[in-house]
Amino acid sequence: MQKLNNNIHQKYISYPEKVLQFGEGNFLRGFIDWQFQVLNEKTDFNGSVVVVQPRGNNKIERLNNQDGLFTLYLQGIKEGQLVNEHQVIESISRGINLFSDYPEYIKLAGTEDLRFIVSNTTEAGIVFDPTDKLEDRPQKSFPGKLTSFLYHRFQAFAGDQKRGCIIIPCELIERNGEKLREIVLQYASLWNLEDEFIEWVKNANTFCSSLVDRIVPGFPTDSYKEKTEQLGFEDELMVVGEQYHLWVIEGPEWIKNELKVEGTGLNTLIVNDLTPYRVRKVRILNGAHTAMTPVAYLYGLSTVEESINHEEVGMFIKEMIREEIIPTLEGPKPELSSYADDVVNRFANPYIKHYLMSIALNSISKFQTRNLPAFLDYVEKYNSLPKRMVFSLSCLLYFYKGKRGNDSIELQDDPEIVEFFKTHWGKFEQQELAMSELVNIILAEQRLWGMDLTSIPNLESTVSTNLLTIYQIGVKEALKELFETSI
Ligand SMILES: NC(=O)c1ccc[n+]([C@@H]2O[C@H](COP(=O)([O-])OP(=O)(O)OC[C@H]3O[C@@H](n4cnc5c(N)ncnc54)[C@H](O)[C@@H]3O)[C@@H](O)[C@H]2O)c1
Ligand SMILES: O=P(O)(O)OC[C@@H](O)[C@@H](O)[C@H](O)[C@H](O)CO
Repeated sequence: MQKLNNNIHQKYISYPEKVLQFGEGNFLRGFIDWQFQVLNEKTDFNGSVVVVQPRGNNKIERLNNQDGLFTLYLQGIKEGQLVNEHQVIESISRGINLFSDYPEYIKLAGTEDLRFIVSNTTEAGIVFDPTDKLEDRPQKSFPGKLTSFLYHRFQAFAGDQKRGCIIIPCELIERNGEKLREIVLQYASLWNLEDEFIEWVKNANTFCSSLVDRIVPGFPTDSYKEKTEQLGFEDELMVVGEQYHLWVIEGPEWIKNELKVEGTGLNTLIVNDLTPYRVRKVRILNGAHTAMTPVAYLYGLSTVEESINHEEVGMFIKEMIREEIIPTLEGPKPELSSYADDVVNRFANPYIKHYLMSIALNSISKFQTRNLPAFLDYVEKYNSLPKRMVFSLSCLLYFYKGKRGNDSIELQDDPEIVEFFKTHWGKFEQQELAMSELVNIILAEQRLWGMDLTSIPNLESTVSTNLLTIYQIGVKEALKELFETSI
């Protein structure tokens, strides 16, 4: 069968390259590149996207082999109706491989049309690597690569204030725009770049923090064959996502003149303060994802849809959101409840196979950023423990034992973290540690949680009790007991 490329799908039009995108991952393709496609279709944006890889991999070649084209399936509820639609996204002009084609990258920095820079390099990408140098081709870190790009742009236009960029990172970390700007300035100082450049970075460029929301499970492994037959071509970069989307960009009003989202149907907001949107989304949606994963997976389930539709696990998730997460959030309760209802409906999307094991990646740091803040607020507000979140934490510890029944769980986390759990669960199995000692060691380990969790009153003993129950009778029965004690 033929492969998707310009020969079988002619791009409607070739637009000037206005956007530089760090990252070729599923999310950016299913969300940002789709947004630029909509802007091209519905406004005079008339711009295309150049993609570069934030770290070494060969996915850029795959993108170029398909002339930047890929098929996006958007499946779920739109305006109250179940919708299943797909289209070929044409907004990417090309990828530049920074390892083999760095001069092209420098050339792009000197082009007049370029205006936007977007990124999604996971939570691990916005970091400072002191070993990066200006002369590297390329620098190892994403911010190092970006600083080099901006410096070459500054030089190409002799510091022209009008040639700065609007930089919108999409990584799910707090104040992503500010962090990125800070690190760029750190590189400017490390590399002894001139003060004029530093002023240009600060004044001519606009770093916006942003929050993204769309569930994009990515490549449809289960239905690829069927979809390929329907399409009549192979597409290695096929992406599946839900219909729902929200992009909140914190930035000045004038950005609306350049990103003319109004009237396009895009749920993209340019606001003064994105904090409430971020806290709500991370605690309710990502928090529920992370908290449900060890419970539902150990229960024997494999996808989010199965979990939310499951009588007991589904009830556990909904009650946790309603009774333990929402009460920790500020803002009008009806609005929060309505967002939570939307999230529950999105989890139940029958088209999307979102595997718990994919959400389980780096679960320990996700617990810290997505669950722990709500957990701590709850304890402070009610002076008691949120029992469902505690149960989920107990299941998380059990999940890192690395076994579901007789099957091994393929833990994807920092190797040191995986080793830490392996060692201590091993000692428990060898009867060198009692359950209470094991729990004490794990909860006290600040490298896992960013704090000593044994300082939370009664947490250690409750987790020990839960874990013993799970160890002796399994998660199913333990969950039943939890419901019985909740009545
Ligand atoms: N998939 C979703 O539903 C979704 C939704 C909203 C936000 N996100 C966020 O987007 C991120 C990427 O998700 P995805 O589904 O596109 O994953 P993906 O695996 O398809 O892409 C990951 C991208 O991040 C880059 N990357 C990974 N580690 C990096 C590092 N240490 N430094 C620099 N770059 C690095 C990879 O090169 C790749 O470009 C996730 O961290 C997630 O928080 C995902
Ligand atoms: O992509 P991750 O691994 O950071 O997190 C898993 C999910 O919680 C996440 O992808 C959500 O689906 C997404 O954040 C929805 O906007």
